[in-house]
Amino acid sequence: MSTTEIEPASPASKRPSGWADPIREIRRFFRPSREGWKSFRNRKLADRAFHRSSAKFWLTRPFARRSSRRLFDLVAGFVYSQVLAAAVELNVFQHLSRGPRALADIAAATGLKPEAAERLLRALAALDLVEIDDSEDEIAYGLGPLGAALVANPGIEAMIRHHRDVYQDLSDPVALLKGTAAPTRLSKLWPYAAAPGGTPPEDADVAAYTDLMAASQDFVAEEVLGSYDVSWARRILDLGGGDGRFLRKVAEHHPEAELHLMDLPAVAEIAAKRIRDTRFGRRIHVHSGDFFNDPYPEGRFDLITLVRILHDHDDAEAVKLLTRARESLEPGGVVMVAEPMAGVGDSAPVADVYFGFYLLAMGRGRPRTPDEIGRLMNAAGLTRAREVPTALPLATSIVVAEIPRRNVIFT
Ligand SMILES: CC(C)=CCC/C(C)=C/CC/C(C)=C/C=C/C(C)=C/C=C/C=C(C)/C=C/C=C(C)/C=C/C=C(C)/C=C/CC(C)(C)O
Ligand SMILES: C[S@@+](CC[C@H](N)C(=O)[O-])C[C@H]1O[C@@H](n2cnc3c(N)ncnc32)[C@H](O)[C@@H]1O
Repeated sequence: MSTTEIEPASPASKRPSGWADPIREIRRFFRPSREGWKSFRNRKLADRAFHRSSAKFWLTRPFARRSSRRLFDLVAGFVYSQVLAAAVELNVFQHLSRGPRALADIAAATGLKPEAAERLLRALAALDLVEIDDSEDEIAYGLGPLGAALVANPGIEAMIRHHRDVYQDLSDPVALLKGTAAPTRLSKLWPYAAAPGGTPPEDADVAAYTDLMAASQDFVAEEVLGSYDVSWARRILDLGGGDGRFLRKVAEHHPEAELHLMDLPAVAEIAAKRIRDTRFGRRIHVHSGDFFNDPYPEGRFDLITLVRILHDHDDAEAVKLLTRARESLEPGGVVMVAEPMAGVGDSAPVADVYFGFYLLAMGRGRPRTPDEIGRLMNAAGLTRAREVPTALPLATSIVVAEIPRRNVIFT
C-alpha cells in the first residue's frame, strides 16, 4: 500500500500557489515518479519471485540446490530427531562407545530384528552419528563424529530423552500460538513457570528439572567462565543456581571467592546435599527462598549471576528480579545474565526458534536479544549494559551491567 505524505493541514485559502511554496512544489514534482518507481520496483520483485518459483530455476543453480536441501531439511528435521531419539532410547551410542560392532551384536543389544537395526544404523550414518566400515566381508558399525561428540557430552543424551515431552507439547504449534493448547508437559516439568515465585506444587518433580539443567550446565559454565573473567569478584551470588553445578565450576576456577546460591526450597535442599558431598561444601553457601519476594543473603555482592533465568520470565518479572539484584550489589558491582539470546549470530535459530517455542510450550518467558536484555537492565537501574562475546552462543550469550561506583546524586 503506497503511503502519501500528509500535507500540514492549512485552510486552502491561505495556501500559497505555484512556487510560492517551493517545498510543496518539489514534493508534487517527484511524487508521480516516486509512485512510478515503487510500482516499477514492485513489478521487478514480482517478476523475480515468479521466476524463482519455477522448479527449473531452483534445480539449475548451485545455491538453488542448496536452498532446496535446506528447505527439505526443515521439513525432514522431525524425522532426523526421531531417528536420534530412537538411537538414544536403544542406547546405540553406548553400545558403540566400546568399539565397532557387527550388525548381529547391535541387533541383539537393542532387541531389534537385524533388518530394523540395519535401517536405523544406515539412517544414523547418514546423519554422521554412526560410521559404517564395509571394507571387510563383515560390516562393522562405529561411532561417527557426532556420535562421538554425543558420548563425550553425557548431558546431551539426557536432553534428547527430555525431548519426548517437548515434541509432544509441540505437536499442535498453532494451538500453542493461539493459547488454546491443553496443559503442556513442560508447564508441569517447570512448575515455577506457572506462577513466578510460587512454590512448586507438592507433586512437582523438582529433581527432574534440576537434574536436566545440571546435565547441560557444564557445557554452559565452561562457556561463561571462558568468556567472562569473574576472578575480580570476592562475593558472588548465583540466583536460581539449581543444584550448584555452575558455582562448583566457579569455585574450581577461583578458589578465594565466597559463593552463595539461592533457589526455591526444594531445589536448595538438593543443592545443599550435592554440594556437601563435594570439596566445595564449605565455600558454597546455599540459601532457600523465592528470588522475587524473599530477602537475599546477608551483605552485598560484587557479582550476581542469572544463568538461564531471565528468559524464563516475562518482562515485568525480569525487571523486578534485576532490580532486586541491583539492590544487593556493592557499588561498582555487576549483574551478569547468561542464556541463549535471540538474534546472536548463528544462534538465532537456537534462541528464536528452539527456545522461543520451548518457552511458549512452558507457558512463560521468551528469548531476548542482548539489546532487549540491556533495556531491561537499564529499567532496573543498572548502567553500562554490554554484551560479552562468547565462542559458542549455542551454549550461551552474556550481557553484563553494573551500578556506578558512587551513587552520584545530581540535585
Ligand atoms: C569420529 C570419531 C569416532 C570421533 C571423533 C572424536 C570426537 C569426540 C569428535 C567430536 C569433537 C568435539 C569435541 C565435539 C564437541 C561437540 C559438542 C560440545 C557438542 C555439543 C552439543 C550440545 C548440544 C546438542 C546441546 C543441546 C542443548 C539443549 C537442547 C538445551 C536445552 C535446554 C533447555 C531445554 C533448557 C531449559 C531451561 C529453561 C526452562 C528454558 O529455562
Ligand atoms: C532453568 S533453571 C536454571 C538453573 C541453573 N541456573 C542452570 O543454568 O542450570 C531455573 C532455576 O531457577 C529457579 N527458580 C525459578 N523460580 C525461582 C524463584 N522464584 N526463586 C528462586 N529460584 C527460582 C528454579 O528452581 C531453577 O533452579
